[in-house]
Amino acid sequence: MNVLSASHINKYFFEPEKFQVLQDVNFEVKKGEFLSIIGKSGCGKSTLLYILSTMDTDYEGLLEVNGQRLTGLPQDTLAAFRNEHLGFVFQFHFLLPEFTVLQNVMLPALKLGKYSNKEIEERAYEKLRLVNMTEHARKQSSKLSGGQQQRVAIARALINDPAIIMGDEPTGNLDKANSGLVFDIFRQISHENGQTIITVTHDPDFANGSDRIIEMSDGRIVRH
Ligand SMILES: Nc1ncnc2c1ncn2[C@@H]1O[C@H](COP(=O)(O)OP(=O)(O)OP(=O)(O)O)[C@@H](O)[C@H]1O
Repeated sequence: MNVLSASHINKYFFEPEKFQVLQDVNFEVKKGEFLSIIGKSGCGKSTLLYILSTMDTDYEGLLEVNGQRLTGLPQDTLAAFRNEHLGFVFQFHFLLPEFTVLQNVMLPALKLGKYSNKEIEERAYEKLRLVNMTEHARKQSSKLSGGQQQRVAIARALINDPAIIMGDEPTGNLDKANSGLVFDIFRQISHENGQTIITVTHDPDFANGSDRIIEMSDGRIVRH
């Protein structure tokens, strides 16, 4: 079953001059697949991920996620869709430094408004267990190491049980050992929970360990 389908995606930038950054990009991603998108700097990976994540709506083509056509939907509908169905892990964790680990992880679920506070706390602990961070739950997030903060960011991305977790260089700021931990968590999420992972990465170990690689060059897919 396809969880994401991108058809004939074209994208242009107009500054400083008109430039086609994505050229007829087509691919599908199956439920539970762990996919890495690779390619030289500037080939359009982040631009593509930004479109797949529904944050950029200024493109040609068609994007479907979870069987729903997302192209053309209004921004507030897309924002609600993202919070419920997509999880994000970036190179920099973007945790709220003054908040505790637990509060950071709970936030997207509080925003969703689907569960009671008690249920949300239980879910947050369940996700923190998955990333082996329960013992740090009551600590202020700024007091953690970079690798620990990234694991908390993954727990936060998982709190609403998203169908797809999107990563933009999730190991880009980590050493080898912490990169390995993040990779293992992603693999577990996809292989055991059936959640789909789509990551842009420059990390060869991470890409080679994933189920499938899409390679881009000059705005096109050249291998998939
Ligand atoms: N807002 C923008 N306006 C104009 N050009 C842009 C804009 N954002 C990105 N670009 C250009 O589009 C191209 C693709 O950028 P993108 O960030 O998608 O590449 P990338 O493959 O993710 O690179 P990296 O691996 O370095 O992150 C680059 O030539 C970049 O300079």
